[in-house]
Amino acid sequence: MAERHEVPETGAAAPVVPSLRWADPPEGPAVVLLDQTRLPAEETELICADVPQLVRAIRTLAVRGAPLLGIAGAYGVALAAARGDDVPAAAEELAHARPTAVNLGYGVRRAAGAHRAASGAGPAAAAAAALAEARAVHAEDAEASARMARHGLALLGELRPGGGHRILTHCNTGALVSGGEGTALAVVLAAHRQGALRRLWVDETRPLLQGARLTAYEAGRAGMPYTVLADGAAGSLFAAGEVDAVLIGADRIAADGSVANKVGSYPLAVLARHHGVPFVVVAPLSTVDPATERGADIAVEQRPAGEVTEISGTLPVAPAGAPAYNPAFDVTPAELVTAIVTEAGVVSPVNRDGLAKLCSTSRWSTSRSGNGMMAE
Ligand SMILES: CSC[C@@H](O)[C@@H](O)C(=O)COP(=O)(O)O
Repeated sequence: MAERHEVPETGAAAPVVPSLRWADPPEGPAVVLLDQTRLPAEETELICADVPQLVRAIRTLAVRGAPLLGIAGAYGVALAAARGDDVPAAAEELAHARPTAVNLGYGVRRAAGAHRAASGAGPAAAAAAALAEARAVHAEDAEASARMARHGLALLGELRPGGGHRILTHCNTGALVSGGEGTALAVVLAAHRQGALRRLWVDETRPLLQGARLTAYEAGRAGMPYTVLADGAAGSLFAAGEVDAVLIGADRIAADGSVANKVGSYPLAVLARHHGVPFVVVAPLSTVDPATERGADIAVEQRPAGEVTEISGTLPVAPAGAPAYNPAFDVTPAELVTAIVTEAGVVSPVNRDGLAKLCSTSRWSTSRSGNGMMAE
């Protein structure tokens, strides 16, 4: 079941259809997603009425991006509870739908924990508790997003006091992946609103084109001056002195400050270091995973070859049957990251204590555990 909306030209940053919403009966219970595989051509709602449908949506990237995966995971648990399904089994299935973004397990664990804690009061009360927790995860992400935008804007001001920022970004980190305005793109949007953004360089982000399809869509709707480039063109852009800062999001930040993000982020960090350009990661504390000690320990999702050998699953760009290497993410070592912007402040990733301290002082720190998957 899907409802289709033409994409209007409104100049607003966020899509008309929210990236995710909860539907009560009679429409639901359901988790209703903006199907990101159909953007930018159309805003289509994808109605997930059970957990297997939601897991499929997560695996096919109809819903994607670390913070939104956490929110989706939490509502998925609420959905299982509202349907009277086996909640621990559903939670396991959701938490393992994709391996790299730690937020997914974080959101699942929060809602499952609330459900478990209220189970003595009966199934209806436990289901209500899971839904309330999912709503809290959603609202906290919106708040974190606003805080990251403020901290990130202040950092940009320090890096280049006169404004006029030319920022390169990779993948998609805006309202499409968040309860609020996103992570890195929320900072860019704040700079744009202040008149301080000279240009947003948008890496197309092969193979699934989250930059060209989604970031360009959000940037255009917000009226930002933006330009899409092929990922391989970034080097000549740095060489021409056209980049003042790189801003990206993250899927998991290990205790040693290494950052897993969309494949292609690490080469940008190397380029940025070579050209003396700040490389800044913007991510909520729910993306920091103190239980993963080193970057090398981060599980990097490997995706089907067809995503590389075909465009949009239809247009072949390699000989039939060509083998392909298709990791969804890469890991940037801490020493290449200038700063990590979180909702609690800005920290240098090589400062392990600083990162750990930010996590422990977070109001979320007590509900964190393990590698973000099911804990208890
Ligand atoms: C705020 S989103 C940060 C990351 O989740 C984002 O950059 C990214 O890599 C998303 O990957 P995706 O495979 O599209 O889910």
